[in-house]
Amino acid sequence: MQIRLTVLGPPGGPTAPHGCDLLVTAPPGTPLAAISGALAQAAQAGEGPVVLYAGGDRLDVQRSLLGEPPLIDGAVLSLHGPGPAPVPPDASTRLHVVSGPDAGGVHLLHGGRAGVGRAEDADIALDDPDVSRAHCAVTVVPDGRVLVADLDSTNGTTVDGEPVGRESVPLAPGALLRIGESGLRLADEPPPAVPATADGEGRVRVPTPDAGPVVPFALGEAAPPAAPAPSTAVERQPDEAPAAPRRRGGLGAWARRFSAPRPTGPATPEPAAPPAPTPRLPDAWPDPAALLLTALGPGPRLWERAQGHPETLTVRLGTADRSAGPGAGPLRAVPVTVSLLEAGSLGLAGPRPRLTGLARAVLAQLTALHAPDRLDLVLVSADRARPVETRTAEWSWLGWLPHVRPARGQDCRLLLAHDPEQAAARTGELLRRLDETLHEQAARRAAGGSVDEAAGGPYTVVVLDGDPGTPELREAAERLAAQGAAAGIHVLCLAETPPASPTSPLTATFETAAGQNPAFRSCGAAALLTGDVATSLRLLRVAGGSPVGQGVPATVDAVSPAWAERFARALAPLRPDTPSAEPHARVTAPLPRTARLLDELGLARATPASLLARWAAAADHPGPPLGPPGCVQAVLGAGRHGPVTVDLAADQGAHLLIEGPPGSGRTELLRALAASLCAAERPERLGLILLDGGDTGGPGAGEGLRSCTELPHVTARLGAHDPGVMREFAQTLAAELKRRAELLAPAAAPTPSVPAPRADRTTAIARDGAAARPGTVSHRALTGETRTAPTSIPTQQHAEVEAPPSRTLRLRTTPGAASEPSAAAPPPRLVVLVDDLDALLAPALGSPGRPSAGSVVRALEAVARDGERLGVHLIATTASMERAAATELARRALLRVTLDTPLGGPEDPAPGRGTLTAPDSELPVPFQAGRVSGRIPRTATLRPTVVALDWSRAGDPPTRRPVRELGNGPTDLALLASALERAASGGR
Ligand SMILES: Nc1ncnc2c1ncn2[C@@H]1O[C@H](COP(=O)(O)OP(=O)(O)OP(=O)(O)O)[C@@H](O)[C@H]1O
Repeated sequence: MQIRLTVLGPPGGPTAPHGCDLLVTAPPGTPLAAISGALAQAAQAGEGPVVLYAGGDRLDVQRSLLGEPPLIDGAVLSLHGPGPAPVPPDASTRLHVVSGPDAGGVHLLHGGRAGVGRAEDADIALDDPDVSRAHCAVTVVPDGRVLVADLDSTNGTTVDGEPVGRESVPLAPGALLRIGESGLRLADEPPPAVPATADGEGRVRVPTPDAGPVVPFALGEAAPPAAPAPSTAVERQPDEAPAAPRRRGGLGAWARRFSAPRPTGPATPEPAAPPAPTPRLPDAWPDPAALLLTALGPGPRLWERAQGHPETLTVRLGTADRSAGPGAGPLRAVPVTVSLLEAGSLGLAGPRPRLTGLARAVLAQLTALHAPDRLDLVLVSADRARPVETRTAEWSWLGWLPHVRPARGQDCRLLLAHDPEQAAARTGELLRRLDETLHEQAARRAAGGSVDEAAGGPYTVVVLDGDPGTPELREAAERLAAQGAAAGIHVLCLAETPPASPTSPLTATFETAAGQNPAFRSCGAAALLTGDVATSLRLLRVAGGSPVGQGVPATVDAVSPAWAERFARALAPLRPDTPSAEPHARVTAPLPRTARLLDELGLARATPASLLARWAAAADHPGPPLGPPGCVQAVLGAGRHGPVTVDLAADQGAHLLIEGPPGSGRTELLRALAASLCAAERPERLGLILLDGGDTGGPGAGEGLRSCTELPHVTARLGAHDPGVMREFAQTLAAELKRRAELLAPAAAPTPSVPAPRADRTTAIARDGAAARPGTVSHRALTGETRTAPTSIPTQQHAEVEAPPSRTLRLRTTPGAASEPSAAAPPPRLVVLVDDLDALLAPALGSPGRPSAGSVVRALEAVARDGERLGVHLIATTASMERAAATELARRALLRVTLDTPLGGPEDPAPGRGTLTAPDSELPVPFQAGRVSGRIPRTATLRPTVVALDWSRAGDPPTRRPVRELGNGPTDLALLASALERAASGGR
């Protein structure tokens, strides 16, 4: 488990006031005491006992467990004294700063008078240049009412447009208090928090709305027009009331007050009749204060924009007062919005502090309202005009968001690029995705199909801050901004410019922005900050690389760095608790040099509980089209879009043939297949038989699959060196096929064509004292060995993994099964894994197994021919297809793997690089086979570590730091086998 924490050192200490960001790696449930010394050291807290606080609460270092709240991702701990307490979202009287250049504040009114102003020591301080240092006073009187009075401010105070003097006037809930360019409102009842479940591993699962179109209840709104013109939000003139209801965005906001919170249920084809309006309605575009509370709660609006939501990727940039038509009063602080779906990409330009404040407000909306499995964020901030330290500090808040995790296979720790290499890697991934999508769309069009561009996401928003630095990157950025929307990629281009003003008109500012950020011209819309203090903006449509018209004016919505940090930390541990939390189609990423099978399986810490959950899920799956029930799915390794999987029970091929030259990783791939088959299905429903072919070639030859005998599903392993055992195996396998043929299709099925062995012969080979029955085969009889656990497994586990001496390992029943299945029960699936088929097809002259190789090959050919309907599968390796080509297996194995010759250089791929060809895939699928014989990496062990987080390096590929394995510790295979054994015996 890894969690990221910030530790605040003692006041005045070397790390105060920001503290240090740390990455803690530890098994879940480790007491805080195990790392408290390391935390104090990292924060340079000096000598003495370590006392830690989370917010105002002192932590008991023995009882507080890492991974459990409050010690979850994004937590802030303070040493030696209480830290800042989080805002209790349920405080009753709250004043929200809902708009303006320092929006997002949530202020608790405890009774009495609170001064509001620009002064830093004001009770409610606002960084708004148009607000006086002491601007107004808000007082909660004993009867609970709230009053407001102006304090002789320069620019005055209004409530719903009415000027307020020195005399106090009531401030009603919902009324808009305006000072300077800021809007404040008394908040309603706090929204209820959604049920969130801590997973004990530093994350918190929250329910999200189901996918599917969400139809809002819109008052007086007709059916939306089918295809709104791009960026219609920016075409209307400021005082023009919206003529017709529109589907999304822009000045139609006023008409879109929802009469109820958005329904979160499944898609509703017809809009339901609107329920009776209530006085206060949630906005379609929540203000920054509402966003903060949504993150802190987490509130019910978290990640509300599920697939099909009409406001998907629509953001508000600010607010403006609008005329509501003749005779009606003005509409105040109406959100001015833009839809990235319509604009494609969006440019933002202005002086840096305000520009980043606006960008933070935009990104907070996107990440609070879209779940990380629907939207990811990529930051490219590689502009060498500013020092890397400044850029990293400015954007480090983004690092806490779950949306910058590389959940779609990107080759980095976080999607943050601060140098040209990182930027090239990120833009390269995105361009590959764009090219693939355009290629697919062209192919579909050519085939006469329809193309719904980037329908439904997932989406990527790329924050491109300034010049990316090199000609190649500039070209990539321009292309992504211009065409990316076709693949769900939208660029937010930031350019630092002076504010537009009478001396620097809009077009001049636009040209300056385009000179600074090459992608600016390719955006479909741009917001330019205007005015002396850049608290206003103009939202313009961009066509043909130039702004169109005068645009729509608005007062900017911006949030402070501290606000963004707090918001992002609140989101840090949250994950969607839905099946769609599974990664969506991944971006195309280069194959890793090596892959760890357990990581590809999603079983980094193989535990009996996680395996039992998988087995239970397999039982719930619909049965395979042919043969007995049972899941025969295996992960081969890492592909470009995620793990590469084969399913032997699906109708894409029941058998798999692996071809590769010596040293290409064939044996390791067989081990990986054996391990992942076992992880997918319980031993009662799946058995494995291992056949080690090669018996010549020095020490270790013919022993490659021995380590897999620890897997509880393995019912037999034999080597190709004992002719007697080989013959017996062939007969037993043939008998099993015959038995299955009778059991599964007594009337129709032809009997397998290998001569069935005599029953007494089969009985005779079960020599280990257990009840011998026809159709059984003894592991010990076949191999002449007793299974032993590897010496590296702790002694206490020996008893759990070691086979009892009297155990009979059979083809058709499972060791450790509670009861024998009845004769009529469907047999378990059986997979025969053969390493080095060539040694059986053409045994070497001096090979001891040579006399019996033919009978084994015939039995395997019978499996190849009849196994699909009988639930028996074959996976075999060969060095050369030439030799195997004439066999039944080669004819019947529709699934093929071809492994490359390893090149051996330090930067070259490890053995195990190859392609999978399946009948249902047009092109071979490249993959890097998952390694399972490697030692368990340190991160999965018990020793907790604390290291400082370096945000500037978060965009590097994780492979640059080689995974350190435990020198002589247990292997991943042993770890998995032990967990499987415990899961098989009831999860103990
Ligand atoms: N997926 C993999 N990742 C990393 N290393 C691997 C992988 N597969 C194999 N190797 C390493 O490559 C070497 C050869 O692997 P393996 O024995 O599986 O190859 P092979 O094709 O069976 O060759 P041979 O039959 O000649 O032994 C071993 O040292 C193994 O550890």
